[in-house]
Amino acid sequence: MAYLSRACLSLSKRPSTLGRTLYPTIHNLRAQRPTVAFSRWQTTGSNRPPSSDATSQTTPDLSHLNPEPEDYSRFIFQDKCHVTMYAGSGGHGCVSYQREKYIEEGPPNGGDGGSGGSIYIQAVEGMTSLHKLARRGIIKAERGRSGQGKSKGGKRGDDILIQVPVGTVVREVERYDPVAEEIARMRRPKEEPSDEDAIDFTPIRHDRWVLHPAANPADFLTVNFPRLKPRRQDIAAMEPKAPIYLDLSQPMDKPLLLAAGGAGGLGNPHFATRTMGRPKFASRGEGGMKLELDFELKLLADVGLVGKPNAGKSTLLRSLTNSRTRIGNWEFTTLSPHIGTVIVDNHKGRPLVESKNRRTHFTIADIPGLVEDAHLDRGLGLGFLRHIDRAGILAFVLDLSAGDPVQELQKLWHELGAYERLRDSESTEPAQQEGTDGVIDWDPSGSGLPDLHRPVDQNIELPNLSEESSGQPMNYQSSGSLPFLPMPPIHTKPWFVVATKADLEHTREQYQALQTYLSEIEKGLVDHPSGHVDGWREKVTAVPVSAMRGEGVSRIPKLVMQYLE
Ligand SMILES: Nc1nc2c(ncn2[C@@H]2O[C@H](COP(=O)(O)OP(=O)(O)OP(=O)(O)O)[C@@H](O)[C@H]2O)c(=O)[nH]1
Ligand SMILES: [Mg+2]
Repeated sequence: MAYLSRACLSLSKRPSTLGRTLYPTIHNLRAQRPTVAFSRWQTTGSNRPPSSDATSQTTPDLSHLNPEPEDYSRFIFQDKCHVTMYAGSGGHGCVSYQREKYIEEGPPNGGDGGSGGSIYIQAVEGMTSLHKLARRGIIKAERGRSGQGKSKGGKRGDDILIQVPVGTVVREVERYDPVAEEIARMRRPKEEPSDEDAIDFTPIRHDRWVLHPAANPADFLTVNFPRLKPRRQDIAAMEPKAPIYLDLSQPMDKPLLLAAGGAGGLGNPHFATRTMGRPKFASRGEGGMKLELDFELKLLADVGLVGKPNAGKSTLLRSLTNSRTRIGNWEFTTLSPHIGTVIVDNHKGRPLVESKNRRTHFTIADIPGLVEDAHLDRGLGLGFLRHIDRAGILAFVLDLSAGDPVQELQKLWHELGAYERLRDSESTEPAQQEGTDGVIDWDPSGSGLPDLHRPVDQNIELPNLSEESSGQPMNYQSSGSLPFLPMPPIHTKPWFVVATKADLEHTREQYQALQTYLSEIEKGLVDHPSGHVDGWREKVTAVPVSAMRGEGVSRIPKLVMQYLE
């Protein structure tokens, strides 16, 4: 039988001296073991915490740590999606005249159209996947209703609020903005006079104007339409600068506007002049903007488990949390990331793990295993390497029974290093294209919406009508975008090693070699495994565990809490 199991079995009576010297932590932990186990039982409710009395202690049910491969809960997870969004178009203005007894030809009283619904986004806590958004595919905000007679304005279209998990990155792929198009069309220098101009042909803009329902289509030819600049809603000034690139890494207490709905058309009273008291036309509502966006979720866990396939990551997550991830003795059992929460407070005011920052829980992400050349997208590699980006602390899970753990650790660091270089080269791309202020990093501590910009290239002039009606011009020249916040380098993150499967035979030597290597890293005698000089090497340690038996795992929450402080 393996050394660890002997030590553990004999522990309740008298741990062997050899055991203490080789795996001291296991023995210490044995005494404290109920800590984590207790936290788990607290949350399940079905199991009872083991009694502290050693004699009356019943063996806890550990079947969940070595379950049948089919015993797992399916976790619907999607970390990427592409969505097309349409802001609502504005409703049309109305052509109508006052008609009352003794007033045959009253003044115009057509109401304005309602503005189209806008699209907002908000990052919220509690969501873990983008699958609901992905299922929608196309999102359309409601269009505004048209105005009516007796100066009745049309109802505005309903807005759409898209809620995404914290840690979502939003990138614009394409946009079609009818207002910008129209402005560009108006600005375009007049082409060479053609035959049409020679016969003084005025292009009829059916898409800009509506006539009285009783009017003849031929009236389009006779009516002298004024020159009308395209209009936007005032809130459009709060749209983020194009192209949109948002990094929603913190929960937002207020939604952020993505695309404002089109402005409603103007009723015929707006076009009344001294010479034309009863205009026969009103303007149509502006079209809503079309946005194609890519969403990507970067998991925000406090701890990320990094290890080869079959190393025992999922078993470790199960032993620390209530996770029901799939466990199987084959590679790539886990195909999508899972997040588990470790409760370090029993909700009775007595923390199970003392922490200065009064945290009651932290989260652990079980990320699919990394294979060699994962950074070249081998295995499930690249897709999930990016989740490691966001984890504050890295826990390298090494299988002590599978060869040299030192070499294994170096290989994992090599993959992370290669990914980091790839990531850094990619992350500079949007900055090169758009300048470093292309990214908006949400700061919930701010007073409200961040400084947002209108697209520079459009340099849109305000329509006179809108300026007159609202009385205040839109702020196009905002004071500056929020700065681009680069991700912290992976090699500077706190890290530790979980040496798992310590219950198996011939693992003691492996653990010793690993611990020696780590202490050398800590003392600066050897290079940091990432190869960086400034790699994190403050408190590098290896925790020997047998996740399958729940042995030794209680040290991990304490360690993590220290790093989190
Ligand atoms: N003896 C022993 N076996 C373990 C231990 N932890 C995990 N195993 C076994 O190792 C195998 C793989 O465990 P998983 O937890 O599925 O490994 P994984 O790292 O999540 O694997 P992937 O999902 O493929 O990346 C399973 O058969 C587990 O029962 C342990 O502490 N001791
Ligand atoms: Mg797994």
